[in-house]
Amino acid sequence: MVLTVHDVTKSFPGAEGDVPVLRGVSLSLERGETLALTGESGSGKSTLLHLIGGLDRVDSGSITVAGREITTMSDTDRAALRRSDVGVIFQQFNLIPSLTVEANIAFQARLAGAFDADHAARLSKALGLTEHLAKYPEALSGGQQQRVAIARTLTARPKLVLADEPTGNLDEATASEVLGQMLRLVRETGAALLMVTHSSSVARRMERHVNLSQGHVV
Ligand SMILES: Nc1ncnc2c1ncn2[C@@H]1O[C@H](COP(=O)(O)OP(=O)(O)OP(=O)(O)O)[C@@H](O)[C@H]1O
Repeated sequence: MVLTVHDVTKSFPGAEGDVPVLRGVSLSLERGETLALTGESGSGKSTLLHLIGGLDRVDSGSITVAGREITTMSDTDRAALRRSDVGVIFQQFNLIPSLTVEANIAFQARLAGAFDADHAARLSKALGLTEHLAKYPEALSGGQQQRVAIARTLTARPKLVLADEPTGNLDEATASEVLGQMLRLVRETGAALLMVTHSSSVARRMERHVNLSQGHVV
């Protein structure tokens, strides 16, 4: 299993005491699997993604990423695991404006000490970015920038990809094309993908689908 979430709870402080957001969430993902996570606004999707990404801590329960329990790890160890095994793709592309497309694509893999120029070139080609490598992000369209973000994440060969509405900023046709490329490449690289989405048409293109409701996965 690439990801195991077991009985995770998380509350946030509110005006009248703690407000439970996750009340015992469990799910798991195998290598190469794609899972859509849906749920109403405020149901806790981003909270769950942050916990899995090690950006916040659970109140109780356990989360194992690539065979390692992250809930009891030190911040330094979690940061190292995040660099080496976890990739994130958000609605905002978060590219570095002062770096070329090529340097943006290499960035994460270099941080993880796992840069492979051939792999980066293959992914750039598959995403139609070869002719844009020397440009800066501002010269690219939204769809092209999101392809750069996808290439940057996958170049680092993550075992687990966490995505939060990655095509939410794109028009429908571009979103559909970028999603198709992303799903194909995720499968090819053998990564597992957990994607938060509000769109049922996006969710249908993933192998599995879970819904977060009242703090539980259904
Ligand atoms: N750091 C925080 N402090 C206090 N409350 C928080 C914090 N983060 C999230 N919450 C609360 O937890 C609940 C779940 O938020 P979360 O962002 O996970 O929902 P979501 O399902 O991702 O929503 P959306 O689809 O609108 O992005 C909300 O009620 C939110 O106000």
